Amino acid sequence: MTPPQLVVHRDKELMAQAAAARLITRIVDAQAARGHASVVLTGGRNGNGLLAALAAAPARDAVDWSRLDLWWGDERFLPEGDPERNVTQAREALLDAVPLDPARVHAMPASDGPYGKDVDEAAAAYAAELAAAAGPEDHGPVPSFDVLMLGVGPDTHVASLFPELPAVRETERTVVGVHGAPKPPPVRISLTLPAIRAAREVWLLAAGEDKAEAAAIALSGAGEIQAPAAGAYGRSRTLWLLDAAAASQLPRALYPPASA
Ligand SMILES: O=C(O)[C@H](O)[C@@H](O)[C@H](O)[C@H](O)COP(=O)(O)O
Repeated sequence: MTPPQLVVHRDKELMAQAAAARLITRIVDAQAARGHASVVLTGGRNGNGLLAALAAAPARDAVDWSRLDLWWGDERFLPEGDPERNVTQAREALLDAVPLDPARVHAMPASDGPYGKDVDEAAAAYAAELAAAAGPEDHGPVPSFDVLMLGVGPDTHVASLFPELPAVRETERTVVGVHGAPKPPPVRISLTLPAIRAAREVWLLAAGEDKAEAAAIALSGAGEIQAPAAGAYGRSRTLWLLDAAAASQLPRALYPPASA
């Protein structure tokens, strides 16, 4: 497990801009080193705020968008084009504005897609798509994503892994169907913790006072079944990107108040 590093920004706008700049650099570096890059997107306001900031950043043209694979950490199991789908929101925030290769945009299945209403089958199909994209160098059924981003919920959920529900206990499968999620809609698809941990870098995004308790709990040694965010870490880096409000309840040892 890579111990979490913390970066605290003044407010959520600055956090989104700084994270967007960081993501551009990371993608450009990966493309320079390996010719391509892979990023896992998150749903939620913080993730979409980052994508919107990226869309507005002049440096976005430094990315070779045609050599970028995009995956999702979770999806709300709704019909194609539904405004509440994470992919719909990501398209609006950024994806429609950049020259991506459609074959490299790996959206999770919709509830009116080839698997119909069967979310478990849809999840299995996404697991198969990930496995097909993994190479021998990945040592497992999931590619070693360059960056995997996760919004953090006020109850410490990440992706659609909610405290105590079966999905957060999954140790074998890489993608699961989620039933009865406390955040609407109740039916979702999610990467599991083992899949998340295949990423080189995991970035957790938390802004606002309603995230302060969740950040404090997850960063204070809580177990991952009770606090899923505590189980989200990358192979080489785990980075918490916070605004000052979300950092306001962190233990002093992690984030001394004087540095706020
Ligand atoms: O589909 C979703 O709802 C998510 O992926 C979810 O895990 C989200 O990232 C968090 O709930 C944080 O959301 P906010 O950034 O909006 O607080």
